[in-house]
Amino acid sequence: MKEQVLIQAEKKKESSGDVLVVKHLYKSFGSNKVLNDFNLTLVNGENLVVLGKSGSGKSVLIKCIIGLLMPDSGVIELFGRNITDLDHEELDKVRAKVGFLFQSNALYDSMTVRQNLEFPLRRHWMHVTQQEVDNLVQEALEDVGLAHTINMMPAELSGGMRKRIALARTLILKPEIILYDEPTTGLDPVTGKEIIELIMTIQKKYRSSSLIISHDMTCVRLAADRIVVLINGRCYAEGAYDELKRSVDPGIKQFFE
Ligand SMILES: Nc1ncnc2c1ncn2[C@@H]1O[C@H](COP(=O)(O)OP(=O)(O)OP(=O)(O)O)[C@@H](O)[C@H]1O
Repeated sequence: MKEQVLIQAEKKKESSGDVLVVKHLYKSFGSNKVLNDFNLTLVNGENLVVLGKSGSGKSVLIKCIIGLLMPDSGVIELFGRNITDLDHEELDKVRAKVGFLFQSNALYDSMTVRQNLEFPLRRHWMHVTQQEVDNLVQEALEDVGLAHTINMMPAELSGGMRKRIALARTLILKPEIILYDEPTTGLDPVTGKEIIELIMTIQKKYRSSSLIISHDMTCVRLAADRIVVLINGRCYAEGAYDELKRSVDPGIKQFFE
């Protein structure tokens, strides 16, 4: 009974509260203090952008969240659970609810689009049938408007198409949080805008939460419900696009000029 109440409380937390909380995060490389008491909260259903100049530590932050880098200290809570307290199995379960879109897309060049999309399904959902795999691949490709590319190789696709396929591969596991590493980098402005619009459409369909790291101000303006400005390893300021745009603080103004 007590367990059931706890499970219900956990579910309520997941559906209404903070899905990701980063507290007092520190990460240095030698004398280079990249994250220096960084804090952030991602609320369920929101699109949060971390805005920072090149080299400010945005990728380091995202790598700490997905476990590719170990922070020196601090807390990272996903769905109310401190990830450093979890054993392997529990961590895998929590991580399965978090999707990551790599800046480089990280598609397998020797695999077709279908095989690229099947890969995470086979790895994480071992009991899924071939029919279910086919349906999920089809749905994910339709979500990104590229169902006709199913048998193509990544090299046959444009940069924007590869980004869409990478997004489809992220979506296929129905993540509750999606982390985007510079989703418009390397794309022309029109294609970049299309990718942002697609991200917004998908977020509405799946009611997921997004953490987007970027320094592309068009991306920030279109995507952000809220912005966290990362300067000197800390959350220097936070607010909506229009609020921050009005700021007279030189540290913030530099992004909007
Ligand atoms: N594995 C590493 N070893 C040593 N230093 C690192 C490592 N990863 C990142 N850094 C350093 O951390 C700092 C922040 O790098 P990071 O890649 O997070 O910047 P960024 O804000 O994502 O930049 P960009 O927008 O150019 O991608 C840089 O000074 C970088 O040299």
